[in-house]
Amino acid sequence: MSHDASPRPLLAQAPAAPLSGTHRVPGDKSISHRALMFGALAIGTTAIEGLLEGEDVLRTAAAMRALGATVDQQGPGAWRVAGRGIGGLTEPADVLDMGNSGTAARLLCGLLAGHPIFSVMTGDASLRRRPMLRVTDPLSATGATFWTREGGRLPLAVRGATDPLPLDYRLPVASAQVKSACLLAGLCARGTTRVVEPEPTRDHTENMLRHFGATVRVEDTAEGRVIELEGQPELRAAPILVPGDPSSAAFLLVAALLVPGSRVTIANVGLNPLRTGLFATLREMGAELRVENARVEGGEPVGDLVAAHGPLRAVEVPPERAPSMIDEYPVLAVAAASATGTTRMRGLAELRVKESDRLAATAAMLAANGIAVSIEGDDLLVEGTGGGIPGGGTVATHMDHRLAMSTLVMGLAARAPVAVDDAGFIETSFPGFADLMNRAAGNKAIRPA
Ligand SMILES: O=C(O)C1=C[C@@H](OP(=O)(O)O)[C@@H](O)[C@H](O)C1
Ligand SMILES: C=C(OP(=O)(O)O)C(=O)O
Repeated sequence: MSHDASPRPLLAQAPAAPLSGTHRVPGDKSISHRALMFGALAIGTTAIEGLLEGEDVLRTAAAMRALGATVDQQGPGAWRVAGRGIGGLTEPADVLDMGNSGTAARLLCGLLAGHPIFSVMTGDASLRRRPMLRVTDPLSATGATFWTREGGRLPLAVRGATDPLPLDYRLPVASAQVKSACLLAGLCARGTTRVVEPEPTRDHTENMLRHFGATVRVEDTAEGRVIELEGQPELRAAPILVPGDPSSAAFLLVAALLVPGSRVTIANVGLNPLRTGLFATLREMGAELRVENARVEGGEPVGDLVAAHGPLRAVEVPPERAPSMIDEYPVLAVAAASATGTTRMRGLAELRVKESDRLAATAAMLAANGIAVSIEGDDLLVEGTGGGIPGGGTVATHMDHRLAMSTLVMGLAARAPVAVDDAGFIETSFPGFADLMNRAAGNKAIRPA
């Protein structure tokens, strides 16, 4: 849904039958954005299979077109990008609207910093609230000039550097978006770009850079993970196979764990170890969850997830695990609500700057449905019932797709139906979410409110 569409309330209730069957979730959002961007920078035509056709990724496709790349859909999930080469993007004739997508906006800042062109970028009301100084500050050291609205918010304007300098930057927060923005700018700079991250974050950018022929070195040191990129490589078009998004699989997975009698298989899920913190946490909670057919496809580990209903117990989730499950806390909180004992999720400051303040919104989602919850500093504490979730609440989703989907998963496991005020933003990352859940449940457990 774009930000001016009317709200779409939905309601979820306990399904008449357990969840079952084998299902596939849409392509990985992080990899899809990057595939389009790298395709646009490469020489030749990049063929992408399994691209996520969610609104966030379609914003990136539109931006790459506006910057001069040729981007075509050949069939469902099958896309072709004819690139312009490093430094070859051309000035866009109009404002670049990145919709609801932080990843699209921040990675694009990196690309634009490295090209001597003028651009203006905006987004929807959610994205216009999110902090951009975390990318514009370090990227300014390339020689690019950024102008932002008060507080470093969108809309922003940027004049990219004519002869960009390589960055040497230590990330103040663990953020794959900031890391990737620096590396994308570094592609256009002469010399070595160096980024140090305090905790390792998803490494799809590094993997894809190598896949397209760039030289990237990664080393774990006492100061953190050091990533070095040799600037101005010739990126050569390379085929991309996008795996199913583990962050989307999380919703069906948690629903299967919570709805009695359920057993589902989610085929072809990306299992990059920097994305699988939720799966490790659920196993610690006692979940029956295993991987079948583990394999490597398109340079990323992939497998089929098999999950079955069973009792869960509370755990403490350490802060250093946050980067590997940063988008999964709302749905983990739903699992924690039905576990035995109090789950403490530590170090969640970054959740405050997502599509919504996800820390506050997750607490409100649970509280509206009869679960005792509290926030202590940057920690979220959820008092599990050890049995069912009362439900019966209506949850404000604040333009946040993950809040909407987590709420609907809770409704499937609750005693009374649970509603969301607006499910439209689910289209940003998981088109067909309600249909897929209803197929797994064999009935209309999720329907318009
Ligand atoms: O690089 C990426 O593709 C992403 C990085 C994460 O954001 P941060 O870099 O802000 O942690 C994550 O929340 C987002 O959904 C996707
Ligand atoms: C935080 C998310 O995405 P983005 O930052 O790209 O808006 C998300 O998908 O949960």
